Amino acid sequence: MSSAPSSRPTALVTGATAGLGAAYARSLAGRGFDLVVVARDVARLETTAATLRSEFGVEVEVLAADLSDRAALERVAERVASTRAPVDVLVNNAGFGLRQRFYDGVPADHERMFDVLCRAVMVLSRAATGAMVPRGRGWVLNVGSVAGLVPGGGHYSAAKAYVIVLTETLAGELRGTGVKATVVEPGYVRTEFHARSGMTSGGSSSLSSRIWLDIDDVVDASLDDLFAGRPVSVPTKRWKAVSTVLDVLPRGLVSRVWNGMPSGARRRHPTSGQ
Ligand SMILES: NC(=O)C1=CN([C@@H]2O[C@H](COP(=O)(O)OP(=O)(O)OC[C@H]3O[C@@H](n4cnc5c(N)ncnc54)[C@H](OP(=O)(O)O)[C@@H]3O)[C@@H](O)[C@H]2O)C=CC1
Ligand SMILES: N[C@@H](C=O)C(=O)O
Repeated sequence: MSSAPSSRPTALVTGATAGLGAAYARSLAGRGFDLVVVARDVARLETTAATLRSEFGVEVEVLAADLSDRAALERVAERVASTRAPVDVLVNNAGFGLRQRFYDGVPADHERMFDVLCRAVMVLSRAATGAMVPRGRGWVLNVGSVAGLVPGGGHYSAAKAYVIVLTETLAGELRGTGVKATVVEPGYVRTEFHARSGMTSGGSSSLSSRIWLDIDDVVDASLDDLFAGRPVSVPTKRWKAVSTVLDVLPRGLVSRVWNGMPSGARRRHPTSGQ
């Protein structure tokens, strides 16, 4: 005998096994969502799912996929667009950094970055909103970065700028449909991101403690902004101030200051990408 379908709404989170994605999955489970968790490492996905089921009593589906692989991405898009088991909330979170320059970096690495940070976000946002608009309800949260406001943070900054503009455009198109899209622009969060990218994530000086964000603050603020229908979310007053300054300063000036920094200083700054 098959069990009765859950009456809970469903959220799909990409990159749900570590860092921000794991925190989004936990927070959404705590808010009463069933989950679909997506990442590449199957064992880690199964552990994540088991923990969420036992701690929150929600249903968790595991969907292993490398989002840089077009066939795997298509499987995730089909799940996102399902009418049989609708996805109410999509969190496009999976991502990584590259400590390489663009012009002489490894071309395949940069193509993978484009595929995961841009193409997957575009394909899944389209699949989700195409299914949500006819239902008149749904939420898409895309994870950008303050790095997307900086002309000079390598290919990573360019990719996050794409995510920011795509989501703001989408939020405008969705006005009046009942479906909402939000881009979150976090500053620095201690996750596996910097180690995986071969970057330092800084020490624990008083400066770094002011710069680094608490992961749950980022997740809670951005989910609150998503459900309140705000198109852009910049968690914490401190980083809102940084983002406002970056928005109002002439772009050429930000670029000159950033690119004029000694390369050693830029290397210590995680967005430098080189
Ligand atoms: N940490 C920070 O300071 C900031 C991070 N961000 C953004 O937040 C998002 C999450 O990063 P963060 O939590 O820090 O990073 P983590 O490295 O901690 O987690 C990355 C997650 O993405 C998954 N992932 C990576 N590549 C792929 C892929 N090709 N296909 C499917 N899943 C993949 C990983 O799982 P697996 O390896 O199993 O696939 C993992 O679950 C990213 O988009 C990042 O750019 C934005 C601003 C600041
Ligand atoms: N802001 C972070 C990622 O987006 C970083 O650059 O470390």
